[in-house]
Amino acid sequence: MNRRLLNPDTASDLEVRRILDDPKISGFTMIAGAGSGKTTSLVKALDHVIATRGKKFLANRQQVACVTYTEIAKQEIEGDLAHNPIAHVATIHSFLWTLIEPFQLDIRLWVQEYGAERLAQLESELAGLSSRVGPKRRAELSRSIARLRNGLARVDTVTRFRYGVARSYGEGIVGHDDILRMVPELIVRKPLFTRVVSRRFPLVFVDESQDTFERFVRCLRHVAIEERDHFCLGFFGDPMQKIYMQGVGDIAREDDWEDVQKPENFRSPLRILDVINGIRVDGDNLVQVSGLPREKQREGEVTYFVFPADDRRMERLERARVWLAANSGIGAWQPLDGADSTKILVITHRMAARRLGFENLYDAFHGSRLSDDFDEGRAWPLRPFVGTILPLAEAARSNRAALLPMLRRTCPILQPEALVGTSTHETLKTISKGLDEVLGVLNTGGPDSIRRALNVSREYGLIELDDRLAPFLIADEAPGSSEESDSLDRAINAMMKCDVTELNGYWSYIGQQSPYSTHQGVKGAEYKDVLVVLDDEEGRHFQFSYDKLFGLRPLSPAERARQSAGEDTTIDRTRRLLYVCASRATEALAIVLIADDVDAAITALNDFTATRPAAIVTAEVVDAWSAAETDR
Ligand SMILES: Nc1ncnc2c1ncn2[C@@H]1O[C@H](COP(=O)(O)OP(=O)(O)OP(=O)(O)O)[C@@H](O)[C@H]1O
Repeated sequence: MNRRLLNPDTASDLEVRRILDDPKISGFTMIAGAGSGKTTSLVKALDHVIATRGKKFLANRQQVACVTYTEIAKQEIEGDLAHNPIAHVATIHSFLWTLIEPFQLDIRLWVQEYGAERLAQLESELAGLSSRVGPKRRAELSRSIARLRNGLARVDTVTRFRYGVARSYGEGIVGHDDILRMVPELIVRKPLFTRVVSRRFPLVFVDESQDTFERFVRCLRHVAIEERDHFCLGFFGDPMQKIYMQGVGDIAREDDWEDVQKPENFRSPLRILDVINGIRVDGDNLVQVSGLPREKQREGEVTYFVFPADDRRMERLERARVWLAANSGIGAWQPLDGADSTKILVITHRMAARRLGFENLYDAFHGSRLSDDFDEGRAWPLRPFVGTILPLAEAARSNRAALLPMLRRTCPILQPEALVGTSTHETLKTISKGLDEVLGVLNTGGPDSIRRALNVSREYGLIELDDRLAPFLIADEAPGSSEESDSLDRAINAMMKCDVTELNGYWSYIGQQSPYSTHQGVKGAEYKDVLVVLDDEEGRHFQFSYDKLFGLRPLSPAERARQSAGEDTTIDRTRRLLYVCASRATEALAIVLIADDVDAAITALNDFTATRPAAIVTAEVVDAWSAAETDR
């Protein structure tokens, strides 16, 4: 049963329905604060289209499209709609790929044209390098040129183009960045594609519009203008929740587009609502009121901590959690149905990696071009573990019934063609022995055990190994050992040397099983109790600084100039990030500020909470309380 559809309609939901039923309106925006129910209204809008036009869409092979920012958001919305096939819910890249995939010839032509352009760019960059540029950069550029030239030479032999994370034209793989460039370009340039969008998807809704790429917004706007009578475009977003640099932020409305207002907040209890309104005061000053009837409104709870930036911050964080559970006036911070309901938000994945014991693995990938992929659990060198070995190990330990179906799907020696002329009994015996050995490696770990686990899995035919990993399987001969090696080779070699037990923490982290998430990773979600850690040093994040937001560190002269020019600064970006984090809690919120100068931080927090006084708990209080508890 879906959850969002059960919420009562608001005036904005009725307004959206009126717009959707009016063929003269080709677009609308619903720009509103956190917890105002934008996604709920979006789901209701999809449901309305399904109810009113579903039959016609089915007959015409049309769908209503809903474009989400993350895979998790996509799954949630699909669940809300009971996976109704009339709604095509997809992330931006996958939506764009759906549009272009049938047009293989256009993809080929685009790849050839863009590839040649890119090649010329790289060649001119290499030729123009000054004599001060070192051999490493030269070698990297030469390699990229050789790879691209080689790929372009083989494009003619590609029978079908596929979509992958990193481009490899010779293999027929168009990359993530290519899709985002190619499809909007074709939609704007070729009337055929403009029509394809409106005929296939007469309505397109975009969730989290503030973080949507400008190019994508531009091409949809083009469709809405050109196909005015056959198309309707709806944007749902909040500029105050823009946390990615490439996001478009505000959406300008065309003349015939409507603006749907949504002034309420249905998520935050009153004290937390005060905090998020307070964060927004220096932004766009939007003030929300609770949308719930008075009898359903709750007070909630907000606690601030200020801890010194020393090497005991992790220990104190743990103590703060225990302190909160013991001292909450509303019974917050308790496990829910036996599971930990607290979400701890950290600025970078490094802090979670340290806490969950996968810091070496983290370091292996950070500094390579796969660092984002690693953070999001999709770095290809780890695919054998994430996709096969770890799920197999989990099934072998706790759900043996799931083992065989999994093996049938993933194990190369169990594939029908491999079984021809072999004894299934012997094959299963080999697999069972292999599994025991891999489990042995996974349990004992030790240096180089990622490499060992891969070797064993390959030896027993448990996995189909990516060719690119093969050179790294023999420790002494692995590429990437010297400083001069390619950063990816170095990353893979460092990964191979890691202890395989580090994957346990990583696995629970990317599967959202751990209480940790990054500040950026919780957009759109909600949790009962949220603890936000504001720690610049842990983050070492150049885009955000809580010290600067709270006036504990001055802006650089360049940033001051940007501020005077009315441009986006670290302070604006950090304010938006804090707004996103603080607005996730449905019951209790704790903000932990880690500062070099604790007294200055307390003064800054006092200023911040001036109109809504709140307790500020210091390290001394938490330490003394903890010591007293231990003595008890
Ligand atoms: N009309 C309503 N009545 C009661 N509760 C509602 C209503 N609309 C939404 N909610 C609840 O409010 C919470 C926030 O809703 P939703 O996630 O749709 O908001 P949002 O604006 O998309 O949030 P955000 O931008 O902060 O991610 C959810 O728990 C949802 O169930």
